[in-house]
Amino acid sequence: MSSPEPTPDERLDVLRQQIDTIDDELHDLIVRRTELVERVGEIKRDAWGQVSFIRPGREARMLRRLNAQHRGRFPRPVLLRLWREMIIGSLCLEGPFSVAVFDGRGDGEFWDLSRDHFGSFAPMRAHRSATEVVTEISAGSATVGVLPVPGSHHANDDAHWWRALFSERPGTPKVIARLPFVRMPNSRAQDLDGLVISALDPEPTGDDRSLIAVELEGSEISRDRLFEGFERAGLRARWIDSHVTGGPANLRTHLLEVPEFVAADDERLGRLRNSFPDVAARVIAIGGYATPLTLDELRYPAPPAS
Ligand SMILES: O=C(O)C(=O)C[C@]1(C(=O)O)C=C[C@@H](O)C=C1
Repeated sequence: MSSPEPTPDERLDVLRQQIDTIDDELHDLIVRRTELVERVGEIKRDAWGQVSFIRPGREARMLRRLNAQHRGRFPRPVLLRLWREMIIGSLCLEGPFSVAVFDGRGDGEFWDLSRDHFGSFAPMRAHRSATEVVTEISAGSATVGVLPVPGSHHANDDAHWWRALFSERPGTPKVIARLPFVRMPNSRAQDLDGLVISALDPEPTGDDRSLIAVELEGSEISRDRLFEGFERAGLRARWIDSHVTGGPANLRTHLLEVPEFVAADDERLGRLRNSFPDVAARVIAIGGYATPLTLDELRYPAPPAS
């Protein structure tokens, strides 16, 4: 006599037992991963007496790798959000970590953007001005600062905050990441973009953008001549923002972005400086970021039709 068909409750029990086993394995792996991260933190502290443990380049490479190997129906934004929580939870064990967030309009949009990236555990503080955020990072009272992308309609009167990064003084904050790296489907503002600054040098990840600021003094030069100067130096640039101080020296600072990694000592920066012989030019790479994942890379299967 054949055994009766299992009831829906019995079938659910079998599946839930398997889910419990997987959850236990996942939990065990998280505990083991944490032990390894603690050793990573010890090495960094012993070798460099590190005050900042975050490695944005490593994080970007990890997320790209994990996203590329994903399969099945689990939504990619959720998968990557889990990884972000895991990474930042781990980072907070290595040493102090905190986030200063620009919230000029008091609407919490940058807070959301920051929390999607830096997770629900890291201490975060909102600031009404971009200058305050830059000051927090320069003073070492926060590890990373989140600010509007210059030139975007979200930036307010201190939209040119990036000029505070135009300095070769050691410890000057640099741009180290762009948010969102993974655009979350339910973020309040779908068109919001931010830059992350920190007292750290950005690292190449294999797919990067760099921000280069050029300060010019003396006779006016057109935007086309600016682009030509970049081309002559071997750099393909996109204009982001400009600031005119004016005065007797007619000081202008321009911010441009190039689609590759450019280190602070890249010899093309010297060539760029010499590309404007009739004006005094200063050129500084103010940082860069790993190119965020595109919406195509984040596509996931639609839920079943009801
Ligand atoms: O690889 C490191 O350097 C780590 O500190 C580990 C880890 C991680 O959890 O994987 C945590 C924080 C870093 O920003 C990058 C990665």
